[in-house]
Amino acid sequence: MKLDGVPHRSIARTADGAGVRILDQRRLPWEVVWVELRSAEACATAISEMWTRGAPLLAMTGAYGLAMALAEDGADAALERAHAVLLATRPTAINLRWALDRVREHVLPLPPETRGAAAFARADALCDEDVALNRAIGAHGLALFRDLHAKNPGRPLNILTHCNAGWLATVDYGTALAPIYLAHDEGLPVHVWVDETRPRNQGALTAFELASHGVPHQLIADNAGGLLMQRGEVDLVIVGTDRVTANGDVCNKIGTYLKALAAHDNGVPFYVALPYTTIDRTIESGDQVPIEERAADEVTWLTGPDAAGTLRHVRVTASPAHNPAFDIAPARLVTGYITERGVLERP
Ligand SMILES: CSC[C@H]1O[C@H](OP(=O)(O)O)[C@H](O)[C@@H]1O
Repeated sequence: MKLDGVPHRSIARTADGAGVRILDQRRLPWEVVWVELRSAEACATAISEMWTRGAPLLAMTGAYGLAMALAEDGADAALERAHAVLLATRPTAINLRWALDRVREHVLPLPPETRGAAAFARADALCDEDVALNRAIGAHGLALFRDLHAKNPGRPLNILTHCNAGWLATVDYGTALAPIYLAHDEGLPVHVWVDETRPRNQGALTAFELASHGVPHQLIADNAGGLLMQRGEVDLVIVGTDRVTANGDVCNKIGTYLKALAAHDNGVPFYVALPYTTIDRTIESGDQVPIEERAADEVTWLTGPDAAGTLRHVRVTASPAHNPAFDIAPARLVTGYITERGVLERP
């Protein structure tokens, strides 16, 4: 997507091809800072500390991290060590394991000295595939939006989304935001209610993306969505996901389950946008998905610019805090799954 009119992907190879360039999302939306990662350890840190985040983007960062490790040492032991270190960074998004396994299976039959270049090429291909998948998700979601907008053609389609599943969570286009961009670009009027998404406030990333693309939106407190749905001010909810299990249960950012409940209670369609790389058919239901527990400080501290524009960290309470980062929306609450293959009742 474009930043100041210049097209960018959220991850790309460095000029010398030996590393990758990513946006440091801890500093967005206040500062646009690109950083270079040049080792598996640097990629692992960037993932675990959420410099870079979002299920598909984690996957690509991990894939390139594995390639960097293999460029240094192509031996089986080095491969397994780097795979384990990168896999351990964040447990919930299945995409990370999926991508690391794709790179590993690609290079295992190769001579160790050729594995680094082959892994980089495989990671490049996975990134290109992610972009194509997201464009297809966008197209199928757009067709759905056209149908929903036809019910009330005299006003914008009101869409609520939770967290950030835009181009900042993927290589480009996003999943949940992809159809929103395409709808806006073709002139289908949309308005987006953007959940702030405490505690990491990924809603600010979504608002940054939508503002950059000129899409009408308003940031709302996470707890406001239910009232808006009761008032008929939400035509659909659309979210991304970090893992969908075999029975269609949806693991996504904490708070998603509550939105799905409110949507179900108010007859509001609840859609999940995802590529096939986010489906985990090895586990049957959501209760088996490992839910990441993150640091309590993410709940008890806030970060943002002061009036002079200097980034400050302020403490909101001295109390202890509990910080589960994801929850499970059961399949019974999901209206449909917007995939690269179409809008499906079950993934
Ligand atoms: C397109 S998947 C985005 C997905 O990832 C986010 O998690 P995090 O920001 O912690 O990486 C969130 O669950 C989004 O829905």
